[in-house]
Amino acid sequence: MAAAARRRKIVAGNWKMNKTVPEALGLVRELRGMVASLGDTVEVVLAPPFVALQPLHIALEGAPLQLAAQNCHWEASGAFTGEVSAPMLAELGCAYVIVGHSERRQFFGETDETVNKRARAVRAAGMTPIICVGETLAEREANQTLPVVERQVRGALAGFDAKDVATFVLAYEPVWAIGTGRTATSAQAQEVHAAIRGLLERLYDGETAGRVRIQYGGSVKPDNAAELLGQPDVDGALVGGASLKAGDFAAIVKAAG
Ligand SMILES: O=C[C@H](O)COP(=O)(O)O
Repeated sequence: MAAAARRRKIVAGNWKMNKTVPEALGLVRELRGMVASLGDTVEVVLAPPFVALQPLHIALEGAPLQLAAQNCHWEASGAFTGEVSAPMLAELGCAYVIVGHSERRQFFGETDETVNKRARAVRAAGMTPIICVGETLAEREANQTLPVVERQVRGALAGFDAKDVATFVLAYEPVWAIGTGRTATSAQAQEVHAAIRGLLERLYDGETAGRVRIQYGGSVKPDNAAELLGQPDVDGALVGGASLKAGDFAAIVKAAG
């Protein structure tokens, strides 16, 4: 059994391709006050589009809010038009980088191998990857949820040692629940989270498995957050649509606290 570690909850807002810089600054102004009273109980992370990272880095000085990027390339520099590297993101104050989001896998050809390369680059630049995994509806209906998620986790973590992995964040996001309003039940989420933790224990050890934080993502809203976040292996949420409204995101953060 994985050691019963006390894992600090982590709630991240993935803004995807939303919010101009002025809009991003406005949202953060609203959020700052709303999450100020939470203290250390929940780690709160914002993942705006690349162009808003620098202005938010400045605006968030002293605030209990961390920054994440939504993706990065695996090379540090070079002829890769349109790409952004991990060291560039570290310099902008990012603590985390989301890698392997299903939208990247679906629309931009992301594979388990490139997810692994990106995660390595993130770690090498001193940041923490938030590694997304999750099955499609067809895979769930074919009873392939656990094998698919296991393949994605193994692929993303290939070559990492326990010391690194213990600090990583995984996000289980069933593709059929993303942006659809159709969330996994808390039992469905807990089943997959427990399976991921079991896999981590087999790949590494109980101590490591007990430390890795596993977020749930997919139509998390203020009215379902407490139930999902109350599951023993659900250590936070990766929130899309509801993170674009300060009140909704703050309510989800509070549900985690
Ligand atoms: O990264 C976030 C997820 O894709 C969830 O998005 P959603 O909350 O809009 O379903």
